[in-house]
Amino acid sequence: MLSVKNLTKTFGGLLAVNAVDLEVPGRRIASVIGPNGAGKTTFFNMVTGIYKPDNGVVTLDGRDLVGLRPDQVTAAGIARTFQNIRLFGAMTVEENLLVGRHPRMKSSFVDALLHNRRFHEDERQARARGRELLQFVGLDRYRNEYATNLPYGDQRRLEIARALATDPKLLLLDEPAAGMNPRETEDLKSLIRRIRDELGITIVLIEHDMRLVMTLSEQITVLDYGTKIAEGLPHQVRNDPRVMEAYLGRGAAAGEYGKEAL
Ligand SMILES: Nc1ncnc2c1ncn2[C@@H]1O[C@H](COP(=O)(O)OP(=O)(O)OP(=O)(O)O)[C@@H](O)[C@H]1O
Repeated sequence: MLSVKNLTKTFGGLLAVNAVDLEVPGRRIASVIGPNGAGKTTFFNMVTGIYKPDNGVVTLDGRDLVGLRPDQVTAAGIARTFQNIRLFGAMTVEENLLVGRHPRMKSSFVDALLHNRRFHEDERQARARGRELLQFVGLDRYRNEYATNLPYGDQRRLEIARALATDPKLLLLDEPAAGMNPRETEDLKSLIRRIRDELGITIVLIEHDMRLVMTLSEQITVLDYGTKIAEGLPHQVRNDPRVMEAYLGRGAAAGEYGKEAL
């Protein structure tokens, strides 16, 4: 489904992502991991049209995505969440979902101004889909609450629901468990599985929580200094000497990513 070849990005003299290949078949849960600064977010930013790659090819179901704007990438079927929560805090939970739905709405600006039948039908459908998604992620009871008033873990779920409102084929999650307590992380894990199992959406996540990565992923790609150093099933990656060195060879990282965690 997602095919990335030779993807490369430099910032000044720094090779942030260096000729990375990645193939993710449909309905798979894949992870991209690596120490801080390894190039993971830059990689996502190129796949989603935020950065233009210096080199390389990105296709989704055979369609070339390089050069498309982020909104065009969304329309092509890729949704994402960000490392830092990017909700509209002063909007309600439902309104945040409607914003997510916007790329799939058919009515034009003029339809909206005129409040004509097409606009009302579009809005009705968007609200109905939003309700379904809020139920799916377990936030329906907060529908009319301001997003900013939700507990942290629920704000993260709302971001995921908003991404799902764009009807993606592929969902990219950038550190979805960051800042979550163990209970919230467990809930997140089952939500991600349900998104794949029940909605049929392919998932690629960037994550530092190794327990989550190792128990959830069916494919793991490891980046270090912008280069892919390993790829495979969790047990293969965990036992790869290059991966251990990338994590454990750096004093400060050893505590956070100790061998037990890997
Ligand atoms: N816009 C930018 N301009 C210059 N350098 C950048 C830019 N974005 C990222 N970098 C650099 O590119 C490298 C890769 O950064 P990136 O954020 O992709 O890493 P990461 O693996 O996502 O790290 P983390 O796990 O800390 O989020 C880093 O050295 C970073 O400083």
